[in-house]
Amino acid sequence: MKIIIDDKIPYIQGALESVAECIYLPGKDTTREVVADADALITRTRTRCHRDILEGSHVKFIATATIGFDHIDRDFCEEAGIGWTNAPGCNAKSVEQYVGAALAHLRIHHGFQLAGKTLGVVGVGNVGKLIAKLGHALGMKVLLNDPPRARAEGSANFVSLDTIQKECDVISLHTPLNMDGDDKTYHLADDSFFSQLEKNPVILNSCRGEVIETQALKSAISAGKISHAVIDCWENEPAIDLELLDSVTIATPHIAGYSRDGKATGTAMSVRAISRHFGLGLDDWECSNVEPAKTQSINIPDAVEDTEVAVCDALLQTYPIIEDDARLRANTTEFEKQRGDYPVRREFSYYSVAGQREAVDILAQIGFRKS
Ligand SMILES: NC(=O)c1ccc[n+]([C@@H]2O[C@H](COP(=O)([O-])OP(=O)(O)OC[C@H]3O[C@@H](n4cnc5c(N)ncnc54)[C@H](O)[C@@H]3O)[C@@H](O)[C@H]2O)c1
Ligand SMILES: O=C(O)[C@H](O)[C@H](O)COP(=O)(O)O
Repeated sequence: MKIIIDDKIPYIQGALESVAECIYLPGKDTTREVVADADALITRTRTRCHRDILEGSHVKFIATATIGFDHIDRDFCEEAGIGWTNAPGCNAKSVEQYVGAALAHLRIHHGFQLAGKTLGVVGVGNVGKLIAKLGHALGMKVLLNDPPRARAEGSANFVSLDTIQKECDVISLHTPLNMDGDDKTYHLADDSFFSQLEKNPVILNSCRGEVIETQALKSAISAGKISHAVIDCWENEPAIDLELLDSVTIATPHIAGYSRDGKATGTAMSVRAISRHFGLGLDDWECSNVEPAKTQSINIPDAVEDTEVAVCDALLQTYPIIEDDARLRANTTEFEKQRGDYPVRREFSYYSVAGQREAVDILAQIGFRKS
């Protein structure tokens, strides 16, 4: 059998060679000609798995080593009998670290107090649940908006988008990109959304760029409707809107999920899925070549005056988010290159904390180790 594999998926080389011919290619080069005689694809978001490349091919299964699957035309796959899977939750902790670092940056460099503020989480799945936990740990009041879950589970734990717009000081978006239907999220944040914000909130988008209408966000920023925007996901990546980039507080090149741990999990989930689908005997495959990482120790002095600042300092020690922002602003044409060459980032569980008890307890709630 033949498998086409995106060459930017780390740790996968050697995994499937004993059972298949493996061809490694840049996502954008996965063309109709290339996939014609392939049996399976292992992709990232940069391969549009649509009719134009898949129709008439041998492809029977697609595994994307990502959480998002909006690059896969699911209707066409069903019509053509092509199975597919994503890697649910693989990099959710990485996104939690991203949002934590963004909030910590706003606290330390822009004086944006966190405890007591209201955080709205829109989309409460694998990522959104962790963001809610993070908000609680930081002493925020947390409101959840997730209409599909509210319908399935009852509305008691959820609020309307209207309530989010009225009551939140921070709104973090974690929905899939749904182009249509009852739960459409395409341009969920449009002029009407921004016009109804009452508390000049911080807006974070680390889900999909198209969930926010770019022009509407730019207008909302210039009208002072929002206090800070933190944007990881953009419309029309990699050709992002440079006016928007200039007006946001933190700008990053779609790397919220790019921890080494998240990448390794996505890779392993994809290999196992291909194995299960074709019966290849690799159902328990693990990445064996992830860079070894020693637990890093963070010490918080007992005499620390402001616990919130100490917690935020610790969050930024695990991930100095502004370095990603600076790199993108310095070279906006390298959006994809910066993603491809992304530096090693490890999640909270690689950090142990000791010292001032309250800060240590807060950090332990979000996955730091207590030492
Ligand atoms: N920036 C990154 O690097 C990065 C990394 C990981 C995930 N993501 C993206 O983040 C998003 C969330 O990922 P996840 O793993 O939590 O997905 P998930 O499927 O686990 O959760 C999504 C949640 O959104 C809810 N939802 C659907 N439509 C909604 C609507 N109209 N309004 C409110 N909620 C709605 C769903 O019911 C679900 O609970 C996805 O778009 C994913 O592609 C981005
Ligand atoms: O959906 C996801 O998992 C994330 O958006 C992920 O970071 C996308 O990464 P890519 O496939 O573009 O490398």
